[in-house]
Amino acid sequence: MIEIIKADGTAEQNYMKLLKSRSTQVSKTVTESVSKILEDVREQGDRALLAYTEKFDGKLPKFIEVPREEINDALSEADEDYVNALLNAIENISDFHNRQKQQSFINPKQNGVILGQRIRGLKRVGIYVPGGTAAYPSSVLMNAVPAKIAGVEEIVMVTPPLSDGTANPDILVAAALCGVDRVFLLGGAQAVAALAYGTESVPKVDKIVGPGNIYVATAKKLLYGTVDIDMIAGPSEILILADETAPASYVAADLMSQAEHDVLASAILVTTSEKLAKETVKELERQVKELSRKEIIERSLRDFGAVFVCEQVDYAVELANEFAPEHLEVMMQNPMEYIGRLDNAGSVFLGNYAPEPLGDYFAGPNHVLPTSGTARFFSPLSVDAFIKKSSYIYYTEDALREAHDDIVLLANKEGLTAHANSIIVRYQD
Ligand SMILES: NC(=O)c1ccc[n+]([C@@H]2O[C@H](COP(=O)([O-])OP(=O)(O)OC[C@H]3O[C@@H](n4cnc5c(N)ncnc54)[C@H](O)[C@@H]3O)[C@@H](O)[C@H]2O)c1
Ligand SMILES: N[C@H](CO)Cc1c[nH]c[nH+]1
Ligand SMILES: [Zn+2]
Repeated sequence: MIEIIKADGTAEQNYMKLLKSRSTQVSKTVTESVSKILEDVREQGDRALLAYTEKFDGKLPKFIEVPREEINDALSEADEDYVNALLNAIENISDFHNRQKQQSFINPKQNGVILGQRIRGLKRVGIYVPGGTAAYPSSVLMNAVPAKIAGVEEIVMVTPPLSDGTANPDILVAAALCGVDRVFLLGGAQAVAALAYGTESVPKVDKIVGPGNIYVATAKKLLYGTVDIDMIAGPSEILILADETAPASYVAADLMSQAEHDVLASAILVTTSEKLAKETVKELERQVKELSRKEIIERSLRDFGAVFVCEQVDYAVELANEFAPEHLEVMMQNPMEYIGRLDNAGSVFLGNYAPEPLGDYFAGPNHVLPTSGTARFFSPLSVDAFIKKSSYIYYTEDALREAHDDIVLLANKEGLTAHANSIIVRYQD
């Protein structure tokens, strides 16, 4: 089901190529079909939305936009324990994200100059909530809570309908609790296109955020520029860095927690212990039998799973940084020692009691995270994704006179005499 590979420099490079091909190979055909979907939605609006929804999601929904009464009904009929669990998660997510808030500032100088920066929430944001092979109410929370904290004026959510054309009530409950303004039963590339271009029913947004499968991630990538996006948050990934102190049953369980998301998900163990490597493989085989998404897990582990045995800890750390995984678990004897050395990961989970699903649902940090090695430069979804900044400048006549010569000189250096003139003209008699 998963191969044990001795890290020798070449094996892991080949494996990284395989992982990259996960997006590029798939992308060639996916990019073509996604491009066609985007074009059709741009040209035909709702007509294309309905046709693609029927093609990919099964039955046509009764409505594209979920009426407000249906959202309210879902909340009033919801199971109390479920609502309480969501509220507890919302509290943790809010507490974490509130700390990310940045303040506008004003900087008055002694010579009368006033400089400042104003921060405000984006006007209208589209959030994608996955719902293909599983529905993700937790992704409603992870998208909508930071958007609310940032002060976004209108949150428009898209999520695929269930196969009978109805809305998933668990998703609606999460949307109601988070104050999502509008919910559309649309999924995949067509939903992303609708948000980017706008259609008769779906309003055009300023930015699209949220995770999704390869079709969603490719659509966001292709539409960047027409609309802003947060990052590429595609099929899930986990890399576990572990030594001989890690319990194999925990390691196996955590690898499978991400493999179950998608046949394109990747799960990797990097360890200094050959014993742990062998025990983990046995545990995977034992535990998978009990799991409902066994087929997806087995395919994902077979195609994109690996166990690397490294002789040196330093090399294991280097490998983790090179992989730049979405999630990185550190199950080493002294996990805290590694924080400063792990530079490329969406989210780092430290110790034997910080399993990845703790972050998916509850702890507080965001679970919308960069994938496919993009953790080298992208960050987790945060309040920052939902704000806009403008700076402002006020100068007095005397202050500008003082700066006159420098500005004129700099403008002339660039050969931009009209720029220089705009300063000069103010001080001519
Ligand atoms: N990186 C992150 O932060 C993060 C977070 C949560 C989930 N995820 C990922 O989100 C994904 C969820 O995937 P999902 O499929 O369950 O739900 P999804 O909502 O992302 O995708 C379902 C949609 O895909 C479209 N689709 C399916 N087959 C298609 C085809 N052949 N051509 C064109 N479009 C097609 C359909 O329109 C469907 O509505 C998983 O890959 C999971 O790993 C990532
Ligand atoms: N692990 C996913 C991000 O890759 C997030 C998620 C939501 N629900 C369960 N898991
Ligand atoms: Zn998960």
